[in-house]
Amino acid sequence: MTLLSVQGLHKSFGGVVAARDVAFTVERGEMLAIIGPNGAGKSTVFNMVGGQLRPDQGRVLLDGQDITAASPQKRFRRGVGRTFQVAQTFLSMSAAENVQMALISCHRNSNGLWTPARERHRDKALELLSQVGMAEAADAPCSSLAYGDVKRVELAIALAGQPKLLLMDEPTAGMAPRERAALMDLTASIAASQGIGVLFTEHDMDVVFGHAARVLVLLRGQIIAAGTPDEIRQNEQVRCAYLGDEHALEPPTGVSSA
Ligand SMILES: Nc1ncnc2c1ncn2[C@@H]1O[C@H](COP(=O)(O)OP(=O)(O)OP(=O)(O)O)[C@@H](O)[C@H]1O
Repeated sequence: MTLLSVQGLHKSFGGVVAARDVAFTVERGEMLAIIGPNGAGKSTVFNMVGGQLRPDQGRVLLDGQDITAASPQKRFRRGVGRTFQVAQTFLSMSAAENVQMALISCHRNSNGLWTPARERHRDKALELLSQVGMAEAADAPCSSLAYGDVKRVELAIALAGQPKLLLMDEPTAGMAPRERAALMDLTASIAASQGIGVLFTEHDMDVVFGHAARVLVLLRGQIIAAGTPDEIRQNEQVRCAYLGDEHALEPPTGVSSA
């Protein structure tokens, strides 16, 4: 069964139509990017999938279940995880404590309440940090970590909720180019091995074309193209949408467009 099915989403703000009849699917293990020029409607669509915005029309189905009216918290419990443009970690706490906090909040009704918070879910937190290549920095405060490493910790935090679908809002914003590729390679490999669908918005075309299996292009609230990175790069309508930024659709360094 399809993991995420978005059907006929529509959203207006006053006279501005931010999303018009938007429909797409995300499969398990798939990385789907939403791109489009500024104001195209990416955040609007993203937030309707995450539950931060209620659509005027249309439906969002996760594993065939209608979650259109569910709050972000309910969606989280059903398996919708999220990372943010600016990493959301507690800087004074260690990487492990940040992940432990996420695990504690995911297991609110489980036993172990008599275990000191510092020890609760520690093994699982270390396992998650190891998945994102951060085991050695487990006890370092997040404030001492490089930004790219903080983003890895944030990924471990998101994985603590055992998401079926991971929403990533500009995952590589603020990162150096090499760190960007590493984070997205890691995300793609975790998504593939754990069958997690990933929906992400991104301005960096190297990240999009280098890491998305499929790309959706929005323009003035409508999907004008959907396809593989190569199909999108060669699409005339998409190239026109990006006129004025003529290098935006060029292949990333080291990735062939053939
Ligand atoms: N809360 C809001 N109130 C009024 N208009 C809004 C609101 N949110 C979005 N819009 C409008 O809806 C349209 C789509 O905005 P949206 O933020 O979804 O685009 P975007 O593709 O994410 O843009 P960007 O790349 O600049 O972040 C824009 O015209 C925007 O001004």
